[in-house]
Amino acid sequence: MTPPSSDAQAPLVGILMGSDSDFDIMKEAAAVFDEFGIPFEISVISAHRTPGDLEAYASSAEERGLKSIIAGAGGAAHLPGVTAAMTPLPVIGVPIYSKKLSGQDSLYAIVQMPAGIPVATVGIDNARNAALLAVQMLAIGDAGLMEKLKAFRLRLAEASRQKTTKIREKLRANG
Ligand SMILES: Nc1c(C(=O)O)ncn1[C@@H]1O[C@H](COP(=O)(O)O)[C@@H](O)[C@H]1O
Repeated sequence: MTPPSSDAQAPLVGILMGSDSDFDIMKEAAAVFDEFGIPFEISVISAHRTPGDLEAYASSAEERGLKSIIAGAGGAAHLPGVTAAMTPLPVIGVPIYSKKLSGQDSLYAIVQMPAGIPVATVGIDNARNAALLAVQMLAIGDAGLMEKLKAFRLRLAEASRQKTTKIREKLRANG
């Protein structure tokens, strides 16, 4: 059985994905944690292909100091739900786009959890939002991180306002 793969000392968040084919999407979550200076670990573990590894990972996550887990999977996306079943930590699921059913299979598999074992579910392929939600959870108990989040929101708002300026300029340029 493969032990959990840590790439940071004392990681606070775990990023899981069902296969390396999910990496192009899930690396967006890693980018957010880098942006906010949050230590994380990232692993490929599958509820279907490596169920024993998932049990070892999820059942030890809390005592290893993780505060939440982000799990991305496509198709019969059981990874987030099974992870949530084996840890009391909050689990955020990322439905990965699948060609056959356009990611709707992934979304429905993740979002429709039975009462008692929730998985917070973001939009299809929206690993960035999953990570931002994890940052918001961490910020509840970390004043410095909360300030970073507020500054991030201010930058986001400013970028949005700039869009008004841009479309008005475009209109003027088009006569
Ligand atoms: N949904 C799951 C699980 C799981 O839920 O345990 N394990 C792998 N997968 C998904 O299978 C898709 C295709 O995987 P491959 O590219 O390896 O064939 C991926 O999107 C992965 O998340």
